[in-house]
Amino acid sequence: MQQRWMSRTLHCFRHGRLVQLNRYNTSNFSSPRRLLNVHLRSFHCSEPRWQDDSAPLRKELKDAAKAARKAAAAVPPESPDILPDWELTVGIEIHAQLNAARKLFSTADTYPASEPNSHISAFDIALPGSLPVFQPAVVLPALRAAIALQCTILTKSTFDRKHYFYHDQPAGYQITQYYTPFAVQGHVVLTSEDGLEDGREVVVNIKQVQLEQDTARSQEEDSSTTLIDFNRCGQALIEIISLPELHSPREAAAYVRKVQSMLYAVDAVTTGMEQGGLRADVNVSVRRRDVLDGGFSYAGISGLGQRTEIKNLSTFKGIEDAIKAERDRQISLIESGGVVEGETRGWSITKPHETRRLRGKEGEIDYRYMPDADIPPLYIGTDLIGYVRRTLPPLPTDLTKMLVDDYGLSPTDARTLVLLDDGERLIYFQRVVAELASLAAHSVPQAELGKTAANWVLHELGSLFSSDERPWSSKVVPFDAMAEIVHRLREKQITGASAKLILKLVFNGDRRPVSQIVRQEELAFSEMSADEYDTIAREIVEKFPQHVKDIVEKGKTGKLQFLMGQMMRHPRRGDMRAPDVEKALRQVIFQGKP
Ligand SMILES: Nc1ncnc2c1ncn2[C@@H]1O[C@H](COP(=O)(O)OP(=O)(O)OP(=O)(O)O)[C@@H](O)[C@H]1O
Ligand SMILES: [Mg+2]
Ligand SMILES: [Mg+2]
Repeated sequence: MQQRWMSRTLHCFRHGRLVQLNRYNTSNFSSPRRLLNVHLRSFHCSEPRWQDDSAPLRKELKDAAKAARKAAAAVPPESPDILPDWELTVGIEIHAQLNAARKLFSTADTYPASEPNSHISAFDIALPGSLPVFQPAVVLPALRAAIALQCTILTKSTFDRKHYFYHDQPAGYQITQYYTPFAVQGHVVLTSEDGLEDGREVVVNIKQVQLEQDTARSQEEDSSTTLIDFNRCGQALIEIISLPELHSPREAAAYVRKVQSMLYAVDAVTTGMEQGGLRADVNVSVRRRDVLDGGFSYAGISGLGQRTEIKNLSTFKGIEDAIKAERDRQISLIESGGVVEGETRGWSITKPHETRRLRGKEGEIDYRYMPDADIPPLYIGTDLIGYVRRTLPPLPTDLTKMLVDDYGLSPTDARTLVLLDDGERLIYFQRVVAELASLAAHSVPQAELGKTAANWVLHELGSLFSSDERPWSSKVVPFDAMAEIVHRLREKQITGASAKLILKLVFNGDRRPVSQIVRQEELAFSEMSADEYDTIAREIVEKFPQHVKDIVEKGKTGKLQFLMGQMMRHPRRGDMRAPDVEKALRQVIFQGKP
């Protein structure tokens, strides 16, 4: 038989040294364990190069996003969400990394490690003789997820081997639940909370939720080399399989976003799409609206068109764009007399308007599913199910309602607060409100404090983080400092402008207590008289005669903003209110005339 050599060499890191797995002959793959016969050879490499790569990679991602935005801007108008003549159908498989300290079948640590290949046990890399040891710690987050998704929990589930040969899967098979998953028949309801028009509801049924192993992380080094980090290999995932019931790209993305926020809320996961903890495969088919049967069916839903699957999407926008691109590709193919082929396709942020073929039906692998003889069934007691159900943390929908009803927030602000920063912003907000209540001399309705605090936490502080492109951290402006700023503003001890100034100082690392900042920067508010405003306004007007001329003679009223800015730099800025500054300047400039 002619020998076929894999074109790539495999490398992995050990203790800061680059270790190369020799080229191997793919004909050896008939026995998965033969993969382990490869010879390990080490190279000198003073620094783990994976770590070195992190900075350029970030830059590359930024550049890629920039290029994608540019490309997107150059394309003709967006394809609409719903098409009049064609029905789109989407079914989604979501893979989420569970919040568990150990892997699914080994005691290896799952804590994110900066050093590749530092968190692996013999079983994770399929060393001969190693056996799976089920880690019960994965059950709790998995149950919380499935119960939040309204699933029926099966008290007995089993594990199967799904065979395929790829360098991210050292055993040659993935352990997953195929024949009997631990949870079935759930659902998620999308509403206006998820961006649907008011009154519209979409129910997305979930066929099953199954436990399975994650694969290793690989990174292309060059055309012949792939780097592999096995830290992720064997970590516990759940796969959430939806029925093919979504018909809009926007709603498909909203569904994944909602599932992610639910998983976060019940502590089933620690990272979402942003950090690679959640990935989605989207299955797409189309059918002419006047054709009732597209010839395909899935889990009792018939009449569907031929599906293609786009693997590994990791942003919500990516999901929406990839579905649209694939739908439009299938439609033009059918309209030009072609036939959609069952394929696995890929999508990239750099080309958001097209999907590309990875492999066709003929290239589809026969997974040769079989029960894993080394793993006994998983039995989950009804007492445990009941306990998890009773102690489940509130879901985003419940939190939004609480923020609207108890804290006086608008539904939009409430939703934003719930979704931001894995719930950290919400906890911070609640601390600010509690501190504000304790600072108040008399009892103030929580809704009143909540509204003001939300404005400062979401908008004022939020915009400082976003203009600095810094990720959220509750430590940058300690919650008690934030509460004191808002409290002094509410008590009219400082002006809005001073409050913003203090916030900015603290945000930029000023660690003086707020009271000290107020004192030392002379920001304590003592109401200025009209005469005092007038005197300072005259000083400013005299200093900038050209600006005044432009305003009076050329009607350039924009220059008034400049003069206001100048006036508010005066040492008595802490005593000025912006509307009074404008009034005083206008009076001096126009001498009482409008
Ligand atoms: N005709 C179709 N159009 C759109 N989606 C479909 C269609 N048929 C099936 N699907 C969706 O495809 C997904 C199939 O997932 P499932 O895990 O059962 O199989 P798979 O994709 O073959 O397996 P794997 O996990 O190996 O990718 C489901 O989310 C289902 O709703
Ligand atoms: Mg699947
Ligand atoms: Mg699939």
